[in-house]
Amino acid sequence: MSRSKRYHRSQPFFIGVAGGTASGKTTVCDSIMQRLHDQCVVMLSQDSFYKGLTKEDLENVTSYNFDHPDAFDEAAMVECMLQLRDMQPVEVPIYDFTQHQRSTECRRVEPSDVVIIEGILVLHMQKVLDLLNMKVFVDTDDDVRLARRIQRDVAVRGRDVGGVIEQYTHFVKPSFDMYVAPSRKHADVIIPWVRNENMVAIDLITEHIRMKLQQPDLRRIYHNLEVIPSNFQIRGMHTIIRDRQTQTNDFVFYADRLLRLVVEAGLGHLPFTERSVITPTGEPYVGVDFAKRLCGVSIIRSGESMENALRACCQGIKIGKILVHRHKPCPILANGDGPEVVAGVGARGKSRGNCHMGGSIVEEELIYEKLPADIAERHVLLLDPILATGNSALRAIQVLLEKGVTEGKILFLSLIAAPDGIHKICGTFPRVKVITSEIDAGIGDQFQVIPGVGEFGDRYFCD
Ligand SMILES: O=P(O)(O)OC[C@H]1O[C@H](OP(=O)(O)OP(=O)(O)O)[C@H](O)[C@@H]1O
Ligand SMILES: O=c1cc[nH]c(=O)[nH]1
Repeated sequence: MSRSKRYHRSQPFFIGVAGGTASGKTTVCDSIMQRLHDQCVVMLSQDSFYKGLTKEDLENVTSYNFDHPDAFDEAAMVECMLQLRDMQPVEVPIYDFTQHQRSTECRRVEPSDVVIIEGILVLHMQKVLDLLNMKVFVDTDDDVRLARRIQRDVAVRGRDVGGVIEQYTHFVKPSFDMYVAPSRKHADVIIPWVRNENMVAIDLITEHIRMKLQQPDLRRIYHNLEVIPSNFQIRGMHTIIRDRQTQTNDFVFYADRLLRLVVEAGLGHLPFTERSVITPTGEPYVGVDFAKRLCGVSIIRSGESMENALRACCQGIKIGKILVHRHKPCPILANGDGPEVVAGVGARGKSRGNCHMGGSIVEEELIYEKLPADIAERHVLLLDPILATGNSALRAIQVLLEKGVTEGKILFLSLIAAPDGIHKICGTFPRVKVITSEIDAGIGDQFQVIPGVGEFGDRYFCD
């Protein structure tokens, strides 16, 4: 087996486009696709995932609610999205609107940099929503939509006007009010779609997508991830701390310099208030005031290496501590017996994952915490230089949440992060801001970051 088990791979940028019937979703998607002609873009329609009607349904087709979430095969849709997320081609069903059945043929969709998914309920279906990187709602006047719907269903889907209006009144409108309109609250962008266009909105959306596509993959996916901008100084310092020949005093010196940069970047995400001062020239300077209610929390032991950097930036800041216990890797016994779990705190080679013990999963355990009594009222800078599997950080964040700290007030600061840990923390806590200085390739068999720095705590604290 290779030394590094899991590397992060590229993933597409998923855009969901929702809105009421005949709101102009397809036109919006086509316009985005045209603008991104130099990128690899594919489109999925929620309509492809209509469930085929049963014989009984077909007998009472006028009573069938095609606008209800149950009319769609959400699981199949999510499965397609997951395959595309894994950069696998998918076979997308083809739905025949005249027969209300899935065709026996499928449409093959190749993996792509951008996947656009349109449909009335894409912002209503939670599992779909969870996979979207950008959510758009097309907002079109109800009368305009009804007029377009009549035109389309008569011309393209072989329906009569009376039937279309009947269906609209009984099903389309109530479902819009019940499911589609409320899903607007999940949108990142609401496009007022007037006279069948809003090119300013389309330009803004495509610019945003282009910007995201230029970013390294994980930042494209997680809005709550920041990697501090690199330069040759930063690369040089990383080169020194990663070199196994580097002695402790140099390791500490350059790690401290990098940690200070990460802490400064983290502080930059705190809220501020406006403050004006008069400079010695007698002229006003309109500036800002730092956030007041802060505290640091270090994850023992390595996180304590970041306390000096935080104190240097924020004089007198309160710093709490959390110690979580991880389990050693489950040894595969030579006689083939089941895994044994050995508990150890701060020991080398311990597992960063949840460990199976007697068939059940053992979570990282909280051993010790000492936190400011009023922590729930503070912004918390959670300190740990290495994010590997993310299990330690996950447990520490859970402790903070249990203490009443809200997710949006937690900033997790690390020096080096592995993709596994980023997925775990950014995915589980979308409002926790994660700041790091470099993202490494993966994690190895012993749950060490690859290429990493080895055991940070040993290199920083032990001569
Ligand atoms: O993301 P994870 O897989 O949980 O791994 C990251 C943890 O590993 C390191 O601690 P370590 O176990 O080396 O202990 P130490 O801080 O006492 O050296 C690091 O400081 C994190 O706390
Ligand atoms: O590579 C790693 C992983 C966890 N903790 C470390 O100190 N280093």
